[in-house]
Amino acid sequence: ANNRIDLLIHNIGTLITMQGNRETRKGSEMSEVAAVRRGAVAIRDGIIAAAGPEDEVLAQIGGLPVERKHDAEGRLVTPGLIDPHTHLVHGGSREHELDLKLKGVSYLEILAQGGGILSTVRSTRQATEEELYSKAKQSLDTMLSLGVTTAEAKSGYGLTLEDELKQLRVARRLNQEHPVDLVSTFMGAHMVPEEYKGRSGEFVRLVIEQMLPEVKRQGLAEFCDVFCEHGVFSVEESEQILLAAKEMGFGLKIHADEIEPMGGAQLAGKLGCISAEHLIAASDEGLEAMRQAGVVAVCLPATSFNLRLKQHARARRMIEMGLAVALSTDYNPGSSPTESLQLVMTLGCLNLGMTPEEVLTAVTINAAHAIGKADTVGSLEAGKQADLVIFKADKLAYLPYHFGINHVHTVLKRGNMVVSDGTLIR
Ligand SMILES: O=C(O)CC1=NCN=C1
Ligand SMILES: [Zn+2]
Repeated sequence: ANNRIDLLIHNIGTLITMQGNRETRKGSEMSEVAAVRRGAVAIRDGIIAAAGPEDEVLAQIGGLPVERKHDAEGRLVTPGLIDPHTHLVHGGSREHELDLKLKGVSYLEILAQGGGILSTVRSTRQATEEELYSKAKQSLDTMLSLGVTTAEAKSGYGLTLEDELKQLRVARRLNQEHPVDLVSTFMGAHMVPEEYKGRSGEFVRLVIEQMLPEVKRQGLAEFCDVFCEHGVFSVEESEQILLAAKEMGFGLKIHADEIEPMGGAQLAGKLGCISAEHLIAASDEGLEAMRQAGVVAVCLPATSFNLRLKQHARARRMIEMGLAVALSTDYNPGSSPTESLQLVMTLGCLNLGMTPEEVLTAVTINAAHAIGKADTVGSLEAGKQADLVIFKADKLAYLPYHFGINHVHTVLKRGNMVVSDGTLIR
């Protein structure tokens, strides 16, 4: 009913609303975070009724009765953080690869030896749906305690129809049962499995003719993603798969130019992908093709940090060119075993050269656009979900500056307090 306010968050020292254009924040727009001193947020039925300067919010809600008030004690409040690229559902872990890495064995060499993704495929195939669920739930709890209220989760460790469906069912169940909203991406084209070694054409046909139609029929994923990389799927194979997915109504994503400049970024522009991921080796013409098509550039600085790469994604160049940049953990057991989007914010500043404002834009409104959810989350404004974080800080710059700890004080998800004073409320 419109005749009351359920919750009023007041005495917010700095309220970052991220209000403004409904489109992605491109280029210099990424610095416009619409910060407000002494702010307030009025919430009704899990939806924001008003957000902005406290006196304006109070004027907007007028004499409506306020059920509960929460004093933010002068702290910093931002939209709930959004992690637009994770391989959340998987079995096993790959700490044994740390020794190889320290001996100088590269990511692609480990993969070529049947390790890497393929070892996670073995663990995921062996794991029961229940085991996958409880492992992924733990990670989702960690993400929520770190301020993440919406995330994307890819399949891609099953590589058989049944095991891919198993992963996607786990993500769907988590989306239903866990406070964090999850968006699913089918990524059957993550790697050619051992049983199809040397027969990638046949595996591509399996993905197109068997997996995609069944995932669509069961409504188990909104997006389709492909690992376009040297020794994985070629640009031609990636195009074949993504075109088929597009015809079936999937949104498109592509792991592009992570290690070798394959032209994945150009393909992302050509196909009109909603986002392209990694982009460390992407060329200027690839980035320009993306810019023209409005493809969100998702940079993964924890991955290039963990792979000890000399190059990181050229986020400064992307912003200068006028692209919309998002950031993500790329959480997965091999190339980026971390759930910490706050650490990614620090690496966005220190390794990608982004400012704190650009980084916050990249993990809120631009991340929301990268998963097609910018109409419901990613900023604090009337009509959007009341997903917000109260941080133990009073300035935005403090978050990426002071790294390696969790700055979260309180998290609201759809107006419900799910983290209070740094503790997850079960
Ligand atoms: O290594 C993994 O398990 C995940 C990954 N896919 C593409 N790059 C990294
Ligand atoms: Zn990835």
